[in-house]
Amino acid sequence: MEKIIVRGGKRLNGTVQVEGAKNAVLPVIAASLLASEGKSIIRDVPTLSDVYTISEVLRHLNASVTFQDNEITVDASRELFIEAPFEYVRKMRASVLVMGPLLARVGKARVALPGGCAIGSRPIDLHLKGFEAMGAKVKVGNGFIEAESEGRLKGSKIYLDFPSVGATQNIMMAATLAEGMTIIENCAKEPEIVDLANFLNKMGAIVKGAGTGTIRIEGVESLFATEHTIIPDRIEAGTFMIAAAITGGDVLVKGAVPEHLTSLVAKLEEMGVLIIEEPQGLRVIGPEKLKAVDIKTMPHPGFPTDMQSQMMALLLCAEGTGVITETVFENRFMHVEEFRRMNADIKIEGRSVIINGPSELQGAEVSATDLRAAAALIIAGLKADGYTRVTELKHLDRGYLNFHLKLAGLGADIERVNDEVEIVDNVNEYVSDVNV
Ligand SMILES: CC(=O)N[C@H]1[C@@H](OP(=O)(O)OP(=O)(O)OC[C@H]2O[C@@H](n3ccc(=O)[nH]c3=O)[C@H](O)[C@@H]2O)O[C@H](CO)[C@@H](O)[C@@H]1O
Ligand SMILES: C=C(OP(=O)(O)O)C(=O)O
Repeated sequence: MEKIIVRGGKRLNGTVQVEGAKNAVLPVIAASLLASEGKSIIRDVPTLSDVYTISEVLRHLNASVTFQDNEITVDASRELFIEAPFEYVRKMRASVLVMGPLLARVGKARVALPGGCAIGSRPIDLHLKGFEAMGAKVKVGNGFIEAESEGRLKGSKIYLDFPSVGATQNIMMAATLAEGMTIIENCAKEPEIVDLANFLNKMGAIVKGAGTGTIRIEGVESLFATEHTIIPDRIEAGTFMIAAAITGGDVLVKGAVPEHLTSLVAKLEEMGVLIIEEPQGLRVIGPEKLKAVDIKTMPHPGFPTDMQSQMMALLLCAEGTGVITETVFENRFMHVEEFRRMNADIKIEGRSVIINGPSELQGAEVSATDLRAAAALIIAGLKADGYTRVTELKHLDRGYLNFHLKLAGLGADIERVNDEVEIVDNVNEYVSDVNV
């Protein structure tokens, strides 16, 4: 079994470069299906397992996809197939993002129902309501969602009950080729929405208002391939900022965009972390003592749910009581039990977690319950006494490229091994550690 082993106690120091954003590149790759001519070239693509999965989905839909040196080329000019099977959707929920482009271009899409996951039930009713408002007939049965439109979709006014990122993206993509104007109200405002809108506009779409609560899309007859560079990953940047802070380190996070990180920067500053804007990114200097704060996750520009578990790791090491309230996903606290294994003083009360810090964190065997929990456990391990072993790295690999190598580059005592290698290579260390 693969695991990351980290020994706590090292201060991080140096420079780390963030990759292109996973949550921006997935919808952009899906959107490249909308181009009926040419080859789209997408740059700064992180080589993550999710990117391979979405590329496989596109190939399955008859697009040709090549991936080399952080650059993806998509040729979707052939006739497209319409089905995204369960094997892909199961691996990665963002596979449902091909639905909007398929419906717009082919008038039909068949996508396996995603089902629940470790962070919540995650329905896609808002995506489907949007498609229906544009005239599509939607049927759910036998584990699939089928959507079909007679002729072109019709522009419509759509109000989202919640500013869902995925629903905003899917509806936005569907609307680019619809007849007339679509207005999405109470839409998501995340930077990844703006990146997708920029890509669509370069393809010949007319999308206005991305980044605000109302997006207007004027449908056009067809779209063409284009070139695009993905925005830096604000969640990866934020993760390294917290890693620097927890160790009392001094790290320049290259590629961190301050405007994408305002809520995190505000909370870190409240905790006593020094953050300096530099031309290349954000420099983060951790204090001797961190102060506890309260956090409530919210849609952008609120505090991102994707930073919640990493922030929890930091609060474990802060003085005082901090409360984290999760309002975006109903079940994103699976990592709490794992933190307890590391001696955290932490309890769940409804949708909140109460953290009495600072905990004397101890190294332990822990299991990553989702992508961000994986990073959070490793971050806690940077501060814990002794060795922390984190398993279920498939979650980490969905969203972080070379995470342990980047941390090692900053001075962390960390390695990635599989069981056999660990026993053969580190037999003395391993045995002595087990006996502690
Ligand atoms: C690939 C990607 O970009 N993933 C991000 C995206 O996920 P994703 O797009 O799935 O997240 P959403 O914004 O859609 O979901 C937010 C909330 O809305 C609910 N909901 C959503 C759609 C719907 O039709 N009905 C409904 O009830 C969800 O169950 C959840 O409770 O935004 C989330 C919220 O910032 C992030 O945590 C994910 O990292
Ligand atoms: C929850 C996340 O991703 P996804 O929506 O792909 O599961 C995430 O990036 O933290």
